[in-house]
Amino acid sequence: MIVVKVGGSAGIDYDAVCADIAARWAAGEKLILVHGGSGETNRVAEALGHPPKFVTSPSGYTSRFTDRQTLEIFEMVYCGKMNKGIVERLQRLGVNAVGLSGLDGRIFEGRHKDSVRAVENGKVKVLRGDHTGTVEKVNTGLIELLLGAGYLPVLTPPASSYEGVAINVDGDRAAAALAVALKADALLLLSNVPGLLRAYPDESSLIREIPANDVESYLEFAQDRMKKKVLGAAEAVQGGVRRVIFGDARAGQPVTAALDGAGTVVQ
Ligand SMILES: Nc1ncnc2c1ncn2[C@@H]1O[C@H](COP(=O)(O)OP(=O)(O)OP(=O)(O)O)[C@@H](O)[C@H]1O
Repeated sequence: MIVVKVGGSAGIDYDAVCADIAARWAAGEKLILVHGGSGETNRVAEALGHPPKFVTSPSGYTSRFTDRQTLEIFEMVYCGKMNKGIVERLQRLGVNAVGLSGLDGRIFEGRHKDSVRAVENGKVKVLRGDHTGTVEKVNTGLIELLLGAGYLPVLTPPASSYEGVAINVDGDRAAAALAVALKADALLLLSNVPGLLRAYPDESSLIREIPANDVESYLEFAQDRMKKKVLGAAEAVQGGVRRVIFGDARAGQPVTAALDGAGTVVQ
């Protein structure tokens, strides 16, 4: 079993990702696709007059401040446009894909964090009304049902809180939790960069390998949102996933290339 997470940043070639997945699926490989949608969410939020707000925690992690209106825009884009766009591509390629959010069947479950500590103008502030959280539990029943019946699940945030409230969760870490829960052989985190770069944005500074017992020390090379990917990779390998690969989803055969060792391999 392979868990593929494809991001939502500008430049990702979803046709290439879906064609590669369809070919591997047809050859009998079991896989699950998780996707993001941050770039398109930012554009739609601007267009709807509710621009995105990103906050940075005192420890340096950046996240989207998700008030109720932002959550609704987030769902429109992630569960609507992005999810159905991917499912449609796969269906056209002959794959019986089913698109679901983490809320459906509580696939992704976690604690709702209503407030976030954010650094603004050098001061730490507490912002309330946030609909975010972290996936703490993956309920695999529905996924196993789908896989067993020959469907390819296409999953996306949000997750469900323990109270049944939709929460925005990081897609990379959700995919990592899923890979651990399913005892996946590999987790691919595909985005619009060749992998983890030592000197971002210099693409020639690609880090080719990260030892599984030392992932956290590579956090220093990741800026803002890339930090969550490194954290997700650490969680996956600590949870027993043998291989995590940060790969390039901009062209070619992104899944095959990553499994063949292109990108940054954590093992
Ligand atoms: N050291 C680094 N190496 C590579 N990319 C980096 C690094 N530091 C920061 N980045 C940024 O991280 C981004 C990838 O993370 P991001 O979460 O934005 O992507 P995504 O997974 O495609 O999106 P989504 O949140 O929609 O799933 C890259 O586009 C790049 O701008």
